[in-house]
Amino acid sequence: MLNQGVAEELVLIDLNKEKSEGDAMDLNHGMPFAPAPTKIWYGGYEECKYADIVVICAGANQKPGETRLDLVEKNAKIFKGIVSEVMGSGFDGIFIVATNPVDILTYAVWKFSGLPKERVIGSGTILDTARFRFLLGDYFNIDTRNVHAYIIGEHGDTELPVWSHADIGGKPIKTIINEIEEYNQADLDQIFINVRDAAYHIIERKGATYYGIAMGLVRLTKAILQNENSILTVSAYLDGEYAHKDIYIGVPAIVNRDGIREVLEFELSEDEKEKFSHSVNVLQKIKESVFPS
Ligand SMILES: NC(=O)C1=CN([C@@H]2O[C@H](COP(=O)(O)OP(=O)(O)OC[C@H]3O[C@@H](n4cnc5c(N)ncnc54)[C@H](O)[C@@H]3O)[C@@H](O)[C@H]2O)C=CC1
Ligand SMILES: CC(=O)C(=O)O
Repeated sequence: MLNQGVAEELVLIDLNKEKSEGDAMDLNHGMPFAPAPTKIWYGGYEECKYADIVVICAGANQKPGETRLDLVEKNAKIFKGIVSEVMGSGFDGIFIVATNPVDILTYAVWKFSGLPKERVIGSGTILDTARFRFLLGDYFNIDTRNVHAYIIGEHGDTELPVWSHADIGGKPIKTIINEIEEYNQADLDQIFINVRDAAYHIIERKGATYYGIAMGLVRLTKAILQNENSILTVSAYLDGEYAHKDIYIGVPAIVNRDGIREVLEFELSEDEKEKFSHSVNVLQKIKESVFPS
């Protein structure tokens, strides 16, 4: 946030006050090198009252071998406390949720806060889509920013690539692999597996992932604060879109100053529809265990 000069003010809140105090000091010492001044301090939940956005990334993370869904019980409990404190401050802005399992916890924030669904957004598959675009750019030797491809579904093991809407320079990736001999579907399948399992690979090596998601969250924050109407794959509430209801899950959505303006409905292939439904069903089961209907 500081490096990109996105916000005028940034307050850090953590159960571990010393850590947030230390982080605030450390970040402030980088201010002379930032593109714009940002007022940064650590504080309590009362600071949320006038905030435009509250980003929740507190809670337990995966240990090597743990799935995101394994964290649900612990983090849902933590979230009840956090959201009640934030709402108690008089906060009336937009929530962004990053803590895992992000789709379930975004639903939890929506339920606990009572805010309209448009104003509760999960990071969803924003990071998975970024990983996908990076790896495809690397494979085809094209600037990743010119790769248009999406990962949708759970931010986790049941996510899926939308090959039917993946293109580079206006050409479908499916056409490119048919036209150029050195490219093939087996390599693309492996790219998707590397995307899906990226967090496991990074956690095995360094214990946690943080740079990629931080840049994804900044991207989302900018889209909101600057009223961009950008299309990002975020965890959004489905109310009939993709033939599913009452679930937060990663889908492309238009994001602006009001939060989620609209969920975009890709015309999925039959195989993609099936995989997406499977992902929804897995999340529905977990959601039911936390919020029985
Ligand atoms: N959505 C995504 O793409 C990603 C999500 N994550 C998720 O973000 C979460 C945090 O991960 P890390 O930053 O690696 O963990 P971390 O352990 O470095 O940071 C978590 C922080 O939460 C604080 N905390 C714990 N309980 C709290 C409470 N009740 N109130 C306030 N603060 C509290 C801790 O003191 C700690 O500073 C995890 O659930 C992780 O899986 C991480 C990377 C990517
Ligand atoms: C930890 C996590 O969710 C990720 O890096 O994708």
